[in-house]
Amino acid sequence: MKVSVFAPASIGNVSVGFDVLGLAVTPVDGTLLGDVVTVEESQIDTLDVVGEFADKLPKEKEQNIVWHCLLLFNAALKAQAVEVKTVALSLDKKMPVGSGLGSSACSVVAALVALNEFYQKPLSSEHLLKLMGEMEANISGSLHYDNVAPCFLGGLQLMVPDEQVITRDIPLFSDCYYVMAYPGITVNTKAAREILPSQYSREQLIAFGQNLATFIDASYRQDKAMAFAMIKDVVAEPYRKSLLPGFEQAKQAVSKLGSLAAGISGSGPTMFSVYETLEQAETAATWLKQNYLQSDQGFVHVCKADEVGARIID
Ligand SMILES: Nc1ncnc2c1ncn2[C@@H]1O[C@H](COP(=O)(O)OP(=O)(O)OP(=O)(O)O)[C@@H](O)[C@H]1O
Ligand SMILES: N[C@@H](CCO)C(=O)O
Repeated sequence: MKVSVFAPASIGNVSVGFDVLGLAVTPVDGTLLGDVVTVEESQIDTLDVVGEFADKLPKEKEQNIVWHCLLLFNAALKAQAVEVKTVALSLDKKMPVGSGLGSSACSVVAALVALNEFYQKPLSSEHLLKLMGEMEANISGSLHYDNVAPCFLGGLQLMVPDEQVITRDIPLFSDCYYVMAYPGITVNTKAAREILPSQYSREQLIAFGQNLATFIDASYRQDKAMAFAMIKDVVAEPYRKSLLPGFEQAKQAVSKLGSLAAGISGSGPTMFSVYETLEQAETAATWLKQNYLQSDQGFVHVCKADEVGARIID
């Protein structure tokens, strides 16, 4: 038995829902923007890391979060009295680390889903999602599901404060194009959280609640203009944009090129922007390639919402 699982990139926060909203995305040209984990039976437990961004990860397998996923998954199997096998794991690291694209979430989700498939699904989806949250909390220092939930389940996910539910699928705008521009520099999620204020004013609190509630209402009514007018980040962007060279200029430029909204994807440095037509998205992508990239590791992808989430691939 050999199983390979792909887990897609995601936009954490979607600007309007800090830590509580996330959207999975997939390039329109068929590029696999995400990580792939393969599991097969073996004499001993091993982890092989390949792919474009493999050299950006710690060399020792014990430092790799896919290895931590194996240990966590095995403990969950033992708790259910399921016999644990030894496995060869392979991670195809296609996602840049510290990119704001949910790179660690991609590895966590691909690993846990692949292991669960390998064992023919001993753990429920709810149990898997909790393990994914636990992994993300260890990595970033606080429990937030806004990357792992959309990466696992696909679509636009709203985290709810109920441990039995965790996340709700929100209607998305499936005809929109999302341009993801990764400038090729790294922003560590933990560090990007530490620069945020520990307290916000009443004015900021009201703006946050009103924007998010209006966005969710407009999403249910499929009112695109109202929904994207609410993509305003009062929690993180004002403080994090100083970490992102050229972000403000790029936001203004894509607005002139017809973007419905733009913001920081997750904790950055990737910028996302939203368009009604493919032509507008491609024009903005060209501008961003020429002006927003900071190194030759950077890239720009025109995407749509990924409505599937983690999936088995050949
Ligand atoms: N398979 C892995 N994928 C990603 N990061 C890993 C992996 N294994 C170990 N790490 C380490 O975990 C940390 C992840 O850091 P960070 O949370 O900033 O990245 P990220 O989740 O990729 O960010 P983002 O969500 O913004 O894309 C890094 O120190 C990285 O070296
Ligand atoms: N909600 C998290 C996402 C990290 O990708 C943050 O913005 O810190």
